[in-house]
Amino acid sequence: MLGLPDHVRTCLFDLDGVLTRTAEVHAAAWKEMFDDFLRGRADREGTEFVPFDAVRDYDEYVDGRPREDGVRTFLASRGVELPDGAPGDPPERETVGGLGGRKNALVLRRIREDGVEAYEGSVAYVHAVREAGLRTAVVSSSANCRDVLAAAGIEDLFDERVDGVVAREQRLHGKPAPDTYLAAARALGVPPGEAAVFEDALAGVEAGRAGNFGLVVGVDRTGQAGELRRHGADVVVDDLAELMESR
Ligand SMILES: O=P(O)(O)OC[C@H]1O[C@@H](O)[C@H](O)[C@@H](O)[C@@H]1O
Repeated sequence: MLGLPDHVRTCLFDLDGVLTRTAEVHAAAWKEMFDDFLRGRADREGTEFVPFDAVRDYDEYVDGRPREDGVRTFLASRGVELPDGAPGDPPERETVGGLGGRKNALVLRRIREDGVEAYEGSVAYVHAVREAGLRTAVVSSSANCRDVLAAAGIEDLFDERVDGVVAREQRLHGKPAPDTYLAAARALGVPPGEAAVFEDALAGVEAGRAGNFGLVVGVDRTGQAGELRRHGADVVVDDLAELMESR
């Protein structure tokens, strides 16, 4: 019924791109912020402006990682290093924290204006999982996780939440490290081998593999099934509803 091996007793879901249609909101905001930054830098230095690729750069360097790690990882791919500053740095400050703040303001504006949509297939799947007696958690790098769950009206579907805020408080390493998923499994009282991880990000399936979870399900929203497998997915589906049809 759920397309899961019998030893799986718990399901750990990523948020953006798995439960809610917000990966594209993040990708667009990252592009707007990075392009603005890169254009300014190219103008100042008289070099060529090479825009942020909202598919390739996003998937490889930003998707699934905590905000500041996303800034650092992408800039490193362009040979740029900025001082860390602090997460609350004002947006005009050219620091990792400042750039993260610029991007967050764009995300919040888009969410406020357009709202948040949950994937119907995911919501149906989470309901089915809970009806079957399995416990659930949401495991997201996003510090906006709680608000996004509430805006999508699905906050009551999860027994635990390990998000960007919790990770900072508990000093957990972000994805692709497995720590946030391991913390969720611990909070639910199951060993990793009895938990399934559901992820759309390359960094996320890597975290699932690194944590030796019972099953890593890659959710392919953008035609990157092969990459998801290569980075750690045991199975790949286009939508979670497919898992309910698979037996
Ligand atoms: O900036 P936030 O909301 O804390 O989110 C951090 C990251 O959260 C992840 O869930 C997204 O895949 C990334 O795109 C995002 O950058």
